Amino acid sequence: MDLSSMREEYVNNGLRRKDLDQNPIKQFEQWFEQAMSADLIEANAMTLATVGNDMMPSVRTVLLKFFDETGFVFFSNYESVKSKHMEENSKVALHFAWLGLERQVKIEGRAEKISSSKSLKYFLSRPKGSQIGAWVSQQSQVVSSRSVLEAKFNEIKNKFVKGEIPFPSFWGGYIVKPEKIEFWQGAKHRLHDRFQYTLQENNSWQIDRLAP
Ligand SMILES: Cc1cc2nc3c(=O)[nH]c(=O)nc-3n(C[C@H](O)[C@H](O)[C@H](O)COP(=O)(O)O)c2cc1C
Repeated sequence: MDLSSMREEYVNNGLRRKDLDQNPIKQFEQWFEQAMSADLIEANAMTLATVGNDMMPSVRTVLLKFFDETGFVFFSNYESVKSKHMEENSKVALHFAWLGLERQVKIEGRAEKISSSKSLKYFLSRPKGSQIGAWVSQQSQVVSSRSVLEAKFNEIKNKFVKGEIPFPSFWGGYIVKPEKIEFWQGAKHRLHDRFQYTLQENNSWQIDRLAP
């Protein structure tokens, strides 16, 4: 299939240095709120890139559940491929493609597990079906059929028909502590605007405009 004629002209007004917040988390918050107001589908969906000892990059979508000055939090199975990678190499990248707004945000940093008490708090806030789902799925392992998963789901559901689903020790959150955050805004003639925030040793952020 030849896709060479597929192209979008970016029509938004671009991004100027004077409009940026000095704090990238505040800048992210502004853009995140705009992504939600624009009704983008799953604005909190982000691509997580990891590289394990085999040096082969791997990407997948995860959902951002919290963010603040300390970092960006998502939840997963601690025995999955991504988790193995992050144990071997804590350096990761996150990527948001908010294409309806002609924007992307790229974050590089280090991932670490959050405390089990914080993970538990979030686990308890999830619908029961999702709590059971965490138990059922040995994420990233080969499974012989869907019916195996469904049988296990029903087994756990029946076991805990009364009372709470226990918190699985192999499930929880990661926080990505950012070291670089780039905001990309599409502009005319492919002269897009890119601003990269880089964390300095004194914890301030240096802001550089990058060529598109
Ligand atoms: C929209 C969307 C949201 C997802 N959210 C999560 C998530 O928050 N946590 C998670 O572990 N997997 C999530 N997944 C599944 C992952 O993309 C991936 O398939 C799974 O985590 C296994 O990845 P791994 O084998 O690289 O560890 C999501 C997938 C999609 C498409």
